[in-house]
Amino acid sequence: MELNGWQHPFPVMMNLARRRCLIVGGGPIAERKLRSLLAAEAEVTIVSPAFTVGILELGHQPNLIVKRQSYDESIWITHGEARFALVIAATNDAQVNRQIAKDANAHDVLVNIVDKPELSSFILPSVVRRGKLVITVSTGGASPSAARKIAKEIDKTYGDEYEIYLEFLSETRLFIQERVKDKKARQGLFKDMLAWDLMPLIREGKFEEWKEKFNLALQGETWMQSQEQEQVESGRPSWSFINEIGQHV
Ligand SMILES: C[C@@]1(CC(=O)O)C2=NC(=C\c3[nH]c(c(CCC(=O)O)c3CC(=O)O)Cc3[nH]c(c(CC(=O)O)c3CCC(=O)O)/C=C3\N/C(=C\2)[C@@H](CCC(=O)O)[C@]3(C)CC(=O)O)/[C@H]1CCC(=O)O
Ligand SMILES: NC(=O)c1ccc[n+]([C@@H]2O[C@H](COP(=O)([O-])OP(=O)(O)OC[C@H]3O[C@@H](n4cnc5c(N)ncnc54)[C@H](O)[C@@H]3O)[C@@H](O)[C@H]2O)c1
Repeated sequence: MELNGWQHPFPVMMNLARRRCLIVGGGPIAERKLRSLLAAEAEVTIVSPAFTVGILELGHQPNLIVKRQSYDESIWITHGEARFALVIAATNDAQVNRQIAKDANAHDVLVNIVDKPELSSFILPSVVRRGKLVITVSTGGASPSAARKIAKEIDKTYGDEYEIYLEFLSETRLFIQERVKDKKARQGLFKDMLAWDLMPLIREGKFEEWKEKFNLALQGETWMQSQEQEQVESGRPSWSFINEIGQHV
């Protein structure tokens, strides 16, 4: 049996910084969703007659509004000016959750109903983070615990070195984007970079030393001059030497 509307979900990464989001419910599930929204720097309003200790402890955060009340439609009016970017219904009352789904649809706002994926416009995946690297696993609601189990397997495979690696790739990519004007040459370099065998260096603690040398070579004046020379002579830029530096790890 297929879950209604979840045959082909659209995967997306969202920037929710400073976006107003609503969570209804104050139990452990609401707390889990609240923590991930706060980590994403969202502005959160949470509404419930009762809260976990964890939620109350987060209450002092400037980007969190805690409202001790049962859900009612007035919440949409209070925040009528600043529209909710998204809503999460995490109460233990299926009827209330269903009503929230209805109201969110009426206000044209994306909604996650924690006990009814078929009424949800989005669901949350299991997540493995290594700095800029974010790996998400979803089963489209078929088996949340399988999503979690698979994410745990990935968690074991991708160690902390990926955070350092991604940081390096990101910095070097920006450097190349600024200096290498030729699009094809740039794209070739981005591909070449992935073949550099950097992971053992990171694991063995030798990466910082190598990176220093790499950056010096990359920024060196002689290097820039020789490039200009090469460009003048061949009529088109050749940047293969960056790859050579990278390969000689
Ligand atoms: C991934 C994760 C993210 C997160 O919540 O942030 C997440 N559930 C997690 C764990 C988990 N959830 C449940 C168990 C108990 C075992 C079990 O029942 O299997 C465990 C396992 C555990 O806790 O170990 C019970 C459960 N979950 C849902 C229902 C209702 C239903 O299916 O009808 C019920 C039955 C409730 C009941 O009967 O009482 C529904 C949803 N749960 C989803 C996400 C969405 C689909 C994700 C997908 O499949 O892609 C969806 C549709 C909506 C949503 O919540 O967005 C998070 C792992 C976090 C992590 O990685 O640490
Ligand atoms: N999506 C998931 O990952 C997942 C996992 C486990 C359970 N669930 C489902 O999520 C629901 C919530 O789980 P929980 O463990 O946090 O439940 P819980 O019973 O601990 O908490 C429910 C919360 O909802 C609040 N609430 C009840 N009626 C309300 C109303 N009218 N307005 C506002 N708040 C109201 C309660 O005060 C309480 O804080 C459960 O029904 C369960 O079926 C979902």
